[in-house]
Formats: sequence, structure tokens, C-alpha cells
Amino acid sequence: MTPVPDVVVEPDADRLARAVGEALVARLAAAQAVHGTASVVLTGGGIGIAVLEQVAALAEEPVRERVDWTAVDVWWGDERFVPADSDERNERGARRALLDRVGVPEERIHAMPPSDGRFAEPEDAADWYTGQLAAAADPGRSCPRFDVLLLGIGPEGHTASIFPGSPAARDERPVFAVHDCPKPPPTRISLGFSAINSAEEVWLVVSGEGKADAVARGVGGADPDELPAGAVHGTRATRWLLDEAAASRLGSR
Ligand SMILES: O=C1O[C@H](COP(=O)(O)O)[C@@H](O)[C@H](O)[C@H]1O
Repeated sequence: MTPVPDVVVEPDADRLARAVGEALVARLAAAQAVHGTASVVLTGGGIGIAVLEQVAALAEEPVRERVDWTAVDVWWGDERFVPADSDERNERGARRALLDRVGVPEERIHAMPPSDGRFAEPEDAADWYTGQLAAAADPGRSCPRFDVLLLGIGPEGHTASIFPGSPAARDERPVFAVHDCPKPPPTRISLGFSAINSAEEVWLVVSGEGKADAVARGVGGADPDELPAGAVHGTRATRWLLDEAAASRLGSR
């Protein structure tokens, strides 16, 4: 059964990023206590990267719960199919904000390929990523254990790179290429619902009044074609982590 979502509201974007950063550290440390390793799926976007900056700051504080960053696998929920050195890359933002600062080993950083790497076509890059996920998964499964999967959302309700009305919203593959995205850059690679919804915990982190309507429509669940963000869930928990502006229309729909 799909778990009922939790909704947590923080006063503003800074406090939201801090609270999510603390919760992420606690979640990864708890996963390592059980499994020895932890895995996280990252998102891009303003608040997604602000959370990672907070996690890096927490790692520098002396009396904090500790994550062994050499034993964390890092995956992505979506990526822009642009050159590796482009600031549009979600990977680049995450490396700067956290991964380079805490020393996650390269072999545990599972980035989606850039457009100037070994794959000229995003379809081939998506197929390769599908293989990477399967290689890390238990036999018969298409994805490894994801302890926590972070997502941002857009004002129109996209999440990862699944946009309303796009064929991606009905695509059952774990990973696919996405073309003609309404938000630039237009060509991307995304996990699909089958991969996202296999995560133990899915956290949608949302700030700003511009997303309040999408949050209000999505929290109770929504048709994937109309509002992809309302169609994601974790197997164990689904959490909407909001600032007050993003939460301002809850209960109005
Ligand atoms: O395009 C994307 O947008 C979302 C949200 O970004 P934001 O800047 O409005 O917070 C992001 O979560 C996703 O990873 C990204 O590719």
C-alpha cells in the first residue's frame, strides 16, 4: 500500500534547506548503521543544491551525526544532456555543493552521461544508465536500494524531467531520454516512475510561492499526465518538505 505522505513546513527556504540537510544526514547515517552503505538519488534545482550545501556545512561541524561519505552511492533522478562542463548539469552543481567537499569516491558517483561524452544520443546514454542501475541491483531487479530519493518540482508540476502531458509520464522504463522539455535545456535524461517509486523514501523539496499551486494539487496524489509530481511515492515514506510560501495554498484545492 502506498504510504500516506508526510508534510513538513519550514518558515523559509534557508531553514527548509537546513532541516532537509539534517534529515538527510540522519537518514544516510541510519542506512549505514543497518547496511554498511547508503544510497541517495539527487535532484538539481535551486533548493536541491541548497540542501547539499547544508549537508556539506554539517559535515564540517564537529559534534554531528556522521555519514561515512566513502560508503555512499550517489545517483541522479534527472540530468540535462549538455556538455560535462556546463553549469546546467545537475551533476556539476552537486559536485561543487557537496560531493567534492566530502570526498565521495568517484566509483560511487553514478552520474548520467553528458552530451560530449561517449554517447552522442541521449537514448544511448539512458540505456547505459539503465545498465548501471541494473548492475548495482539485486538479481531480477532493475534498480538498487535507494534509501532516499530527492526531487524538486516545477510550477507546472514536473518532477525529475517528467513534464505534464509528456510521453515520459506514461513511460514504464526505469530511465529514458526526454526531448522538447518546455523548461530549458530541452534534451534530458530522467528516471521514470518505475524507478522513482522503487525508492524507500521519496522526498519532494519545494520552496517558493510560484510552486504553491502545484504543491496543493500534488500532495494528495494526482494523475501522472496532469501533474507528475503528484504521482511519485516511496515504498516506505513520501515526504513533502516545504517552506511556508510553497505550502501557502494547501487545503485550498
Ligand atoms: O529542471 C529541473 O527542475 C527541477 C526544479 O528546479 P528549481 O530550480 O525550480 O528548484 C529540478 O528538481 C530538476 O532536477 C531539474 O532538472
